Amino acid sequence: MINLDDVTKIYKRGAAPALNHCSLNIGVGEFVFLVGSSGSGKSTLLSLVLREERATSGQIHVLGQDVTRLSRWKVPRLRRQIGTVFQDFKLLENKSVYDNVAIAPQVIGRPRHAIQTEVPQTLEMVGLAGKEKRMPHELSGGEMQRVAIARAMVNRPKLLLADEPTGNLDPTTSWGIMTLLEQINRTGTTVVMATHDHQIVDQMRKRVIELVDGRVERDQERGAYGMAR
Ligand SMILES: Nc1ncnc2c1ncn2[C@@H]1O[C@H](COP(=O)(O)OP(=O)(O)OP(=O)(O)O)[C@@H](O)[C@H]1O
Repeated sequence: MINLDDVTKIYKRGAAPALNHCSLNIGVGEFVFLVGSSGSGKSTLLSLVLREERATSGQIHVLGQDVTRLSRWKVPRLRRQIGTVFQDFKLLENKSVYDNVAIAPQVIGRPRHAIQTEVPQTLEMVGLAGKEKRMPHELSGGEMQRVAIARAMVNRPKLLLADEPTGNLDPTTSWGIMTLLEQINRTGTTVVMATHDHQIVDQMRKRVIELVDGRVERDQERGAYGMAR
Protein backbone atom coordinates (compact mmCIF):
# COMPACT_ATOMS: atom_id res chain seq x y z
CA MET A 1 0.00 0.00 0.00
CA ILE A 2 2.77 2.42 1.05
CA ASN A 3 6.43 1.63 0.59
CA LEU A 4 9.31 3.99 1.28
CA ASP A 5 12.76 2.87 0.28
CA ASP A 6 15.65 4.94 1.63
CA VAL A 7 13.73 8.21 1.31
CA THR A 8 15.35 11.53 2.11
CA LYS A 9 13.62 14.89 1.90
CA ILE A 10 15.59 18.10 2.16
CA TYR A 11 13.44 21.21 1.74
CA LYS A 12 16.24 23.74 1.44
CA ARG A 13 19.83 23.21 0.46
CA GLY A 14 21.91 23.14 3.61
CA ALA A 15 18.93 22.52 5.93
CA ALA A 16 18.73 19.36 8.02
CA PRO A 17 16.73 16.66 6.24
CA ALA A 18 13.03 16.50 7.19
CA LEU A 19 13.22 12.79 6.35
CA ASN A 20 16.55 11.04 6.51
CA HIS A 21 17.04 7.66 4.78
CA CYS A 22 13.58 6.50 5.76
CA SER A 23 12.36 3.02 4.83
CA LEU A 24 9.02 1.52 5.78
CA ASN A 25 6.28 -0.65 4.43
CA ILE A 26 2.56 -0.37 5.24
CA GLY A 27 0.34 -3.17 3.99
CA VAL A 28 -3.27 -3.22 2.84
CA GLY A 29 -5.74 -2.98 5.71
CA GLU A 30 -3.28 -1.84 8.37
CA PHE A 31 -3.91 0.84 11.00
CA VAL A 32 -0.71 2.73 11.73
CA PHE A 33 0.07 5.54 14.15
CA LEU A 34 2.86 7.86 13.10
CA VAL A 35 4.35 9.50 16.18
CA GLY A 36 7.31 11.71 17.00
CA SER A 37 7.97 15.14 18.39
CA SER A 38 7.17 18.32 16.52
CA GLY A 39 9.40 18.63 13.46
CA SER A 40 10.27 14.93 13.35
CA GLY A 41 8.90 14.58 9.82
CA LYS A 42 5.38 13.15 10.17
CA SER A 43 3.61 15.70 7.97
CA THR A 44 6.45 15.56 5.47
CA LEU A 45 5.97 11.81 5.16
CA LEU A 46 2.24 12.27 4.52
CA SER A 47 2.85 14.99 1.92
CA LEU A 48 5.32 12.76 0.06
CA VAL A 49 2.73 9.97 -0.03
CA LEU A 50 0.22 12.44 -1.51
CA ARG A 51 2.89 13.78 -3.90
CA GLU A 52 2.38 17.28 -2.52
CA GLU A 53 6.14 17.24 -2.04
CA ARG A 54 8.77 15.27 -3.91
CA ALA A 55 11.49 13.19 -2.32
CA THR A 56 15.06 14.44 -2.66
CA SER A 57 16.21 10.81 -3.01
CA GLY A 58 14.84 7.32 -2.55
CA GLN A 59 11.73 5.63 -3.88
CA ILE A 60 8.11 5.83 -2.78
CA HIS A 61 5.37 3.49 -3.94
CA VAL A 62 1.75 4.23 -3.06
CA LEU A 63 -1.14 2.01 -4.19
CA GLY A 64 1.17 0.22 -6.56
CA GLN A 65 2.47 3.36 -8.21
CA ASP A 66 5.94 4.81 -8.11
CA VAL A 67 5.07 8.32 -6.95
CA THR A 68 8.65 9.52 -7.28
CA ARG A 69 8.34 9.03 -11.05
CA LEU A 70 4.62 9.69 -11.51
CA SER A 71 4.00 12.29 -14.19
CA ARG A 72 2.24 15.42 -13.04
CA TRP A 73 -1.00 14.67 -14.90
CA LYS A 74 -1.37 11.36 -13.08
CA VAL A 75 -1.16 12.93 -9.61
CA PRO A 76 -4.89 13.82 -9.36
CA ARG A 77 -5.77 10.18 -10.10
CA LEU A 78 -3.48 9.04 -7.29
CA ARG A 79 -5.00 11.56 -4.84
CA ARG A 80 -8.51 10.46 -5.71
CA GLN A 81 -7.71 7.09 -4.19
CA ILE A 82 -6.54 8.66 -0.93
CA GLY A 83 -8.79 10.28 1.67
CA THR A 84 -7.29 13.00 3.86
CA VAL A 85 -8.33 14.40 7.22
CA PHE A 86 -6.64 17.23 9.12
CA GLN A 87 -6.61 18.79 12.56
CA ASP A 88 -8.42 21.94 11.38
CA PHE A 89 -11.20 20.08 9.46
CA LYS A 90 -10.89 22.31 6.35
CA LEU A 91 -14.64 22.60 5.81
CA LEU A 92 -16.17 25.13 3.42
CA GLU A 93 -17.84 27.57 5.84
CA ASN A 94 -20.52 28.76 3.45
CA LYS A 95 -21.66 25.26 2.46
CA SER A 96 -23.98 22.88 4.28
CA VAL A 97 -22.89 19.53 5.70
CA TYR A 98 -24.38 17.81 2.65
CA ASP A 99 -22.61 20.11 0.19
CA ASN A 100 -19.27 19.81 2.01
CA VAL A 101 -19.41 16.05 1.45
CA ALA A 102 -20.95 16.17 -2.04
CA ILE A 103 -18.09 18.26 -3.32
CA ALA A 104 -15.76 15.24 -3.33
CA PRO A 105 -17.80 13.11 -5.76
CA GLN A 106 -18.71 16.23 -7.77
CA VAL A 107 -15.09 17.07 -8.54
CA ILE A 108 -14.43 13.59 -9.86
CA GLY A 109 -17.52 13.71 -12.04
CA ARG A 110 -19.74 11.14 -10.33
CA PRO A 111 -23.25 11.15 -11.76
CA ARG A 112 -25.82 13.14 -9.83
CA HIS A 113 -28.01 10.13 -8.95
CA ALA A 114 -24.98 8.31 -7.50
CA ILE A 115 -24.06 11.36 -5.41
CA GLN A 116 -27.62 11.52 -4.09
CA THR A 117 -27.32 8.06 -2.60
CA GLU A 118 -23.63 8.03 -1.66
CA VAL A 119 -23.64 11.28 0.36
CA PRO A 120 -26.53 10.32 2.70
CA GLN A 121 -25.07 6.81 3.10
CA THR A 122 -21.71 8.25 4.11
CA LEU A 123 -23.25 10.81 6.46
CA GLU A 124 -25.12 8.00 8.14
CA MET A 125 -21.91 5.98 8.44
CA VAL A 126 -20.22 8.86 10.33
CA GLY A 127 -23.26 9.43 12.55
CA LEU A 128 -24.53 12.65 11.00
CA ALA A 129 -27.84 11.51 9.51
CA GLY A 130 -30.39 14.29 9.99
CA LYS A 131 -27.75 17.06 10.07
CA GLU A 132 -27.37 17.42 6.29
CA LYS A 133 -28.67 20.99 6.19
CA ARG A 134 -26.59 22.36 9.05
CA MET A 135 -23.84 24.85 8.32
CA PRO A 136 -20.36 24.22 9.76
CA HIS A 137 -20.78 26.98 12.41
CA GLU A 138 -23.80 25.07 13.73
CA LEU A 139 -21.70 21.99 14.49
CA SER A 140 -19.50 20.91 17.39
CA GLY A 141 -15.81 20.20 16.75
CA GLY A 142 -16.45 16.47 16.74
CA GLU A 143 -19.27 16.87 14.25
CA MET A 144 -17.07 19.02 12.01
CA GLN A 145 -14.45 16.31 12.02
CA ARG A 146 -17.13 13.75 11.13
CA VAL A 147 -18.08 15.87 8.12
CA ALA A 148 -14.42 15.97 7.11
CA ILE A 149 -14.20 12.19 7.48
CA ALA A 150 -17.37 11.74 5.41
CA ARG A 151 -15.87 13.92 2.68
CA ALA A 152 -12.66 11.91 2.81
CA MET A 153 -14.53 8.60 2.62
CA VAL A 154 -17.42 9.29 0.24
CA ASN A 155 -15.42 8.20 -2.81
CA ARG A 156 -14.39 5.00 -1.01
CA PRO A 157 -10.62 5.50 -0.98
CA LYS A 158 -8.41 2.54 -0.17
CA LEU A 159 -6.17 4.69 1.98
CA LEU A 160 -7.03 7.30 4.61
CA LEU A 161 -4.32 9.70 5.82
CA ALA A 162 -5.15 11.59 8.99
CA ASP A 163 -2.85 14.34 10.26
CA GLU A 164 -3.67 14.94 13.94
CA PRO A 165 -7.41 14.45 13.47
CA THR A 166 -8.07 14.75 17.21
CA GLY A 167 -5.72 17.70 17.76
CA ASN A 168 -8.56 20.20 18.27
CA LEU A 169 -10.94 17.91 20.16
CA ASP A 170 -11.49 17.11 23.83
CA PRO A 171 -10.74 13.55 24.99
CA THR A 172 -14.32 12.25 24.89
CA THR A 173 -14.95 13.63 21.41
CA SER A 174 -11.57 12.28 20.29
CA TRP A 175 -12.62 8.79 21.30
CA GLY A 176 -15.73 9.08 19.16
CA ILE A 177 -13.54 9.97 16.19
CA MET A 178 -11.15 7.10 16.92
CA THR A 179 -14.03 4.63 17.10
CA LEU A 180 -15.12 5.87 13.70
CA LEU A 181 -11.61 5.55 12.22
CA GLU A 182 -11.35 2.05 13.62
CA GLN A 183 -14.68 1.13 12.05
CA ILE A 184 -13.49 2.55 8.71
CA ASN A 185 -10.32 0.47 9.03
CA ARG A 186 -12.32 -2.66 9.82
CA THR A 187 -14.21 -2.29 6.56
CA GLY A 188 -10.91 -2.53 4.68
CA THR A 189 -9.48 0.98 4.42
CA THR A 190 -5.83 1.35 5.35
CA VAL A 191 -5.47 4.14 7.93
CA VAL A 192 -2.29 6.10 8.66
CA MET A 193 -2.67 8.65 11.44
CA ALA A 194 -0.05 11.14 12.60
CA THR A 195 -0.69 12.09 16.21
CA HIS A 196 0.66 13.57 19.43
CA ASP A 197 -2.12 11.99 21.46
CA HIS A 198 -0.43 9.65 23.94
CA GLN A 199 -3.65 8.38 25.45
CA ILE A 200 -5.14 7.28 22.17
CA VAL A 201 -1.98 5.53 20.99
CA ASP A 202 -1.47 3.84 24.35
CA GLN A 203 -5.01 2.55 24.51
CA MET A 204 -5.53 1.45 20.93
CA ARG A 205 -2.36 -0.60 20.67
CA LYS A 206 -1.92 -0.46 16.92
CA ARG A 207 1.29 -0.49 14.95
CA VAL A 208 3.40 2.53 15.91
CA ILE A 209 6.05 4.09 13.69
CA GLU A 210 8.11 6.66 15.58
CA LEU A 211 10.15 9.27 13.75
CA VAL A 212 13.07 11.03 15.39
CA ASP A 213 14.79 13.75 13.34
CA GLY A 214 13.37 12.26 10.14
CA ARG A 215 14.50 8.73 10.84
CA VAL A 216 12.40 5.69 11.68
CA GLU A 217 13.44 5.18 15.28
CA ARG A 218 10.88 2.51 16.08
CA ASP A 219 8.37 0.38 14.20
CA GLN A 220 6.37 -1.72 16.59
CA GLU A 221 3.22 -3.83 16.42
CA ARG A 222 0.71 -3.04 19.17
CA GLY A 223 2.98 -0.24 20.32
CA ALA A 224 2.57 2.53 22.86
CA TYR A 225 3.27 6.23 22.32
CA GLY A 226 6.58 6.20 24.12
CA MET A 227 9.04 3.37 23.87
CA ALA A 228 8.91 0.89 26.77
CA ARG A 229 12.51 0.84 27.94
N1 LIG B 1 7.50 23.46 3.37
C1 LIG B 1 8.59 23.40 4.12
N2 LIG B 1 9.69 24.13 3.82
C2 LIG B 1 10.81 24.05 4.57
N3 LIG B 1 10.94 23.26 5.65
C3 LIG B 1 9.87 22.53 6.00
C4 LIG B 1 8.65 22.55 5.28
N4 LIG B 1 7.78 21.69 5.87
C5 LIG B 1 8.42 21.16 6.92
N5 LIG B 1 9.68 21.65 7.01
C6 LIG B 1 10.69 21.27 8.01
O1 LIG B 1 10.84 19.86 7.97
C7 LIG B 1 10.96 19.33 9.28
C8 LIG B 1 9.86 18.30 9.53
O2 LIG B 1 8.61 18.98 9.60
P1 LIG B 1 7.20 18.23 9.63
O3 LIG B 1 6.15 19.27 9.50
O4 LIG B 1 7.21 17.12 8.66
O5 LIG B 1 7.21 17.64 11.12
P2 LIG B 1 6.01 17.04 11.99
O6 LIG B 1 6.57 15.84 12.66
O7 LIG B 1 4.81 16.86 11.13
O8 LIG B 1 5.76 18.19 13.05
P3 LIG B 1 4.39 18.57 13.84
O9 LIG B 1 4.15 17.46 14.80
O10 LIG B 1 4.74 19.86 14.51
O11 LIG B 1 3.31 18.71 12.81
C9 LIG B 1 10.94 20.51 10.24
O12 LIG B 1 12.26 20.88 10.52
C10 LIG B 1 10.25 21.59 9.43
O13 LIG B 1 10.66 22.86 9.82
